[in-house]
Amino acid sequence: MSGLWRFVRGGGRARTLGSVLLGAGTVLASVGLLSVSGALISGAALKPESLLVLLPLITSVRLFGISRAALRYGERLVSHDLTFRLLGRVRGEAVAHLARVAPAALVGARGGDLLARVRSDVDELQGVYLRLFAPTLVAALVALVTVALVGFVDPRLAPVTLGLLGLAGVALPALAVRAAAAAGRAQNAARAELGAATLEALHGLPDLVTGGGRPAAEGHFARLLATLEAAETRRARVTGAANAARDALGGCGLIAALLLVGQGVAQGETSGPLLAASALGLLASFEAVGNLGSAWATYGSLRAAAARVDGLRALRPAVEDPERPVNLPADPTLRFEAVRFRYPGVETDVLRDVNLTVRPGERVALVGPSGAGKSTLLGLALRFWDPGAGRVTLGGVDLRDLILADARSRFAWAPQQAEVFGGTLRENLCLAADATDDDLLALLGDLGLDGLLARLPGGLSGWVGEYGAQLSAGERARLSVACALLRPAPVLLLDEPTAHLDPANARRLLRAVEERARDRATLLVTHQPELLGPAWRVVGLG
Ligand SMILES: Nc1ncnc2c1ncn2[C@@H]1O[C@H](COP(=O)(O)OP(=O)(O)OP(=O)(O)O)[C@@H](O)[C@H]1O
Repeated sequence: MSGLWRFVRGGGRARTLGSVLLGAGTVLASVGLLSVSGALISGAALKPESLLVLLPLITSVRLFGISRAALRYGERLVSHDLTFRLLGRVRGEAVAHLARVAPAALVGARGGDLLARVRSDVDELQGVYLRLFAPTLVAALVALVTVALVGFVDPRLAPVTLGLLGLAGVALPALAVRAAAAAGRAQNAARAELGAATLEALHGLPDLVTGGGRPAAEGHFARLLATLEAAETRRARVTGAANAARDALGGCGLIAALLLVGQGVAQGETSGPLLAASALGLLASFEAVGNLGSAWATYGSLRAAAARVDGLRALRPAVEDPERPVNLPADPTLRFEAVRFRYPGVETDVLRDVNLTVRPGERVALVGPSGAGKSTLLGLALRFWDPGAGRVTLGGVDLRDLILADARSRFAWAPQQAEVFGGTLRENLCLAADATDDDLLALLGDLGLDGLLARLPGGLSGWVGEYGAQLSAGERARLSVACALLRPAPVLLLDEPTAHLDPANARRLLRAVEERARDRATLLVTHQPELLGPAWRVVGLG
C-alpha cells in the first residue's frame, strides 16, 4: 500500500472517518436486517399467536431496511466527494508539473502517453480509496462487531467466525494480490498504450489511409487488444475465484453457526430465533469482508497506474526560478551576449558565440540556412533552455535572474508550428488578450484574414476545427501572428510567419507587423528576406 498511500491522504480526516463509519453502518444495517428478519420469521413460525412480542422485531426490520438505504446513500456521497477531491488534486499536480517542465522535458515524450497518465491512470486511481482503503477499514470494523455479537450468542462461535473472516478478509486478498499482479500491470500498460496509439492514429489518419500504413496500424491495434483481453480475462478469473471462495467461506460460517448454536437450541439454552439471527447475520457480514478478495485483485493495476502518474515527476525542468530574483526591468531591450548552446545529449553546439541586440522600436530579421539555430535562439529568449555559455538579457538583466513567468510575460511569440485550438476564431484570439469584436475584425483584416472571416460560417464565432483543421497552413500562421500582436508584451518573436504565404499576403502581414508593433522590439525569423522593407535590419545566423 506504501506506493498508493499518497493517493489516499489529503481527503480530510472528517470526510475519511465519515465515509468509513457510514460504510460500516451500511453493512451493519444489512447484518441487522438479515438477523432480525431471520429472528422474526422463525419467531412467527414458532409462536404465531404472540404478535405483540414480535412487534419490536417488525419495527427493527423497517428501521434497518430504511437506514441501510440512507446510510448507503450518505456513504456514496461522502466517499465519492472525497475521491474526486483526491483525484482533482492529483490531476492538478500532474498538469501543473507538465506545465513547469514544458517544453524541454517533453521533447522526447509521447503526447498520447502523457494524456493517458493524466486522464485514465488518474481515473483508475479512484479505486485506491473506493476499492481498497475504505472497504478494508469497513471490513475490519464489521468483522470486530460481528465477532463480538456472535460471541455474545455462543462464545464457541467467536473464534470460528474470526478464523473464517480472517481467511476471507486477509488470506484471500493476499492471494488475489499475488495472482492478479502481473495481469493488472499488463492490463494497465496495454490500456495506456492503446490510448496513446489511438490518439496518434487519429492524428495521422489521413497519412495512414493514403500512405499504406493502415495494415500495420490495424495489426498493432489487434495485438494491443489481444494483450488487453488476455490480461482482463486473467484478472476476471482471479476475481471469480475470490468471489467463489468468499461464498464458500460464508457458507462454512453459516454451517458452523447452525451446528454450534443449534446445539444450544437442542439443549434449550438458546432460542430458535436467536439461531436464525446469528446464522443469517454472520452470512451477511461476509458482504463486507468477503468482497476484499476481488477488490485487492485490482492492486497490481492500481500500483502500475500510480507508478505511471508518479513517473511524471521524473521529468525535470530544464530551467528553474532563481533563488534571489531580480525585479523585472522596465527596459525591454533583448540582448544575446556571446551565446553558445547545445541540446542535451547532443555533441555539437547549435549556436556559437551569437551576439545580437534588439531594441524597442527595432525590427530585426534573422536569416540563415535550415538548422542554423534560428528557432533555438527564440527558444533561449523564451527561456525554454538556458545557454551553455554567454547570457541572454532583458533590459540588461540576465534572464536567469528573473522569475520565469515574469520574464515570459515580456514576450509575445508566434511559433513556427502555429498552435490553433479546437474552438472559435474569437476564443483562439482571446487566449492572448481580451479585445472587442471591432478590434479583432480590424486586426484580422490587416493580416489578410478577411477572406477567412467571410468564408467561415459564423465569422468570429466560427469553429476552426480540431487543431485548426478547417484553416489553411497560411491562415493558421496568420492567426498565430494575430494572437502575438494582441498580447500586450514589448518584445515580439515571430518564427517564419510568412512561410506559407504568397508574396502579396506575406508583404501585407509584414506591413501589419510594422504598423502594429511600431514601438516593440521585434525579432522575426524568415527564409524570404527579399520580402522585407527598409524598416527591417537583416542579421545572418550560421
Ligand atoms: N529538442 C531538440 N533536441 C535536439 N536537437 C534539436 C532540438 N530541436 C532542434 N534541434 C536541432 O537543432 C538544430 C537547430 O534547430 P532550429 O529549429 O533552431 O533550426 P532553424 O534554424 O530554426 O531551422 P529551420 O529554418 O529549418 O526552421 C537542428 O539541427 C535541429 O535538428
